Amino acid sequence: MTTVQASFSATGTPRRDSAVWQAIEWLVDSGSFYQLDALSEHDCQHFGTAGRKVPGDGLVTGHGRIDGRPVLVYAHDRDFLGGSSSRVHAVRIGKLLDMALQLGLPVIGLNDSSGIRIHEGVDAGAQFSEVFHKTVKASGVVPQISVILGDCAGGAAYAPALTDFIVMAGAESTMFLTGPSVIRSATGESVTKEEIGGAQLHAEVTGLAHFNCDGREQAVALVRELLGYLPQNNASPAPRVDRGDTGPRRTPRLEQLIPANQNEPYDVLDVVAEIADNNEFLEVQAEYAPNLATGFARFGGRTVGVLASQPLQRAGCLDVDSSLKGARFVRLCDSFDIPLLTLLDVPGYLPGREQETRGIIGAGAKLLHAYCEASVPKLAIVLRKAYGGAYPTLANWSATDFTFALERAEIAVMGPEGAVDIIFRRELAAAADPVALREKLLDDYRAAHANASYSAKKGYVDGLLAGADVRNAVLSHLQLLADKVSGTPARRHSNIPL
Ligand SMILES: CC(=O)SCCNC(=O)CCNC(=O)[C@H](O)C(C)(C)COP(=O)(O)OP(=O)(O)OC[C@H]1O[C@@H](n2cnc3c(N)ncnc32)[C@H](O)[C@@H]1OP(=O)(O)O
Repeated sequence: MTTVQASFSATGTPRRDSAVWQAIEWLVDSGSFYQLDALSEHDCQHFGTAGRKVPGDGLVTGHGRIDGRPVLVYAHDRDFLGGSSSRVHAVRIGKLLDMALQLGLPVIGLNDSSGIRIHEGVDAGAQFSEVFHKTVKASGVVPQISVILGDCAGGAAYAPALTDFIVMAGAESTMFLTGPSVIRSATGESVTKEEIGGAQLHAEVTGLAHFNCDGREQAVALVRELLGYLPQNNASPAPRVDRGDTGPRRTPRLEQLIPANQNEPYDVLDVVAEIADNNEFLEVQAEYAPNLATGFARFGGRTVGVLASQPLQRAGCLDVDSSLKGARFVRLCDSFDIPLLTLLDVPGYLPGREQETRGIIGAGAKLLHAYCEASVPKLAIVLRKAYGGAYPTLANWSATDFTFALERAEIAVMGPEGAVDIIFRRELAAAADPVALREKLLDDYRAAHANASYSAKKGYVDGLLAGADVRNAVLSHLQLLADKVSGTPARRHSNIPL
């Protein structure tokens, strides 16, 4: 058996300690890696490259195992021509993607590339268009995970951007389309690579990075953890993981974790941890649009995709960024047959000029469309409140298999304050004591509309739950839905409002 083999420096010297091999060793089970096409080399004659060749041309491809499960891997060697992506790299990555589709295997890219190898010009560029095409063909069939271990530029940033997950290695990694020197020659602008593509930027602002880890080793380790939540392909179930907490368990702590006062913030991640197997939750895009938490938990040993309003951020309102984040996450879970659990504590859409002019209608429609179209089992629980259009967007009642609410939750078409100010505008203006009248009207509105029992009586929610019963309700309804079959009339696909 071939174990991890030596890489070669530009002078052809074997280097077992190179960054690329170190990353592969971190990634796969010890001794499980088989290298493919180890002797491939470029055929470029331009700009002195004819004399600069190394076996493998600065790209390692092969297959290995992660927790015993086979995976396909490619990894750039940053030490040869900046890890730049040559035509033969594209041919070999294309070969891996073909294999992934034939064998139903996840593909993991350890990216550390300064982009299309400029010496080769259009030869490398044209071949990479095939990689993009094949990446899209494999999307939704096998999980594709990109780890960014250094600088990833141009074409080397596009391939990861098409995959399911991007894991960045903190200060050691960047992603941008054109590097600082190209920008300087094109526009005269002077920028640093961190300013245009640092990991923190992509984690927090662009949302491109699903995970921002503390260095290369941690980034690679995260892939092993992430893969544990994912199936090998869209026709296989995600692995069942039993770490001694897969059975029913009461969750009375929820009554303390969720304050009765509608305006008091709390961390919904504590709620997710309380109800999930072994209190574990892997948050995805934690720093981007944190007002909606997304991530993976397990219930009864099975992976579940969780979307949860986060009252600690923007009071848990839905906005443009969180709608897009949620839509993408829903479609990812639906691709890989991962059930969805939505935990709502949402005061509505974030109001204001900034959100309206940024296109909150369209962004919300994307989430609404994605959620309604998803055919996996869908559960929703209103933890404390669900107001306005954000409720049918986050967990559309009609498209959800089961909707529950905690007993003291409020469900209303808009918050009582906004509703009373509109309905009773004239009465309030004319009142001798408008403050007292408003308080009374608020109580009346809450009693009439803003409570979960109204929705339960009308059948809009399937039942009211005590906090202590939330985990058990999730477990038993996911079990009931395990063999859910849902049909859609024949069509090429829906027309998601992109
Ligand atoms: C569609 C496309 O992809 S076009 C390409 C777009 N790519 C870019 O704009 C990025 C261009 N490269 C850069 O900006 C910088 O190389 C960075 C920021 C990625 C890295 O900077 P540094 O760490 O300082 O590395 P440096 O610039 O010295 O590059 C290392 C080596 O890789 C080479 N190299 C860098 N980028 C490329 C490239 N795209 N193609 C071929 N060789 C490259 C450099 O010439 C250098 O070679 P050398 O060892 O012979 O000196």
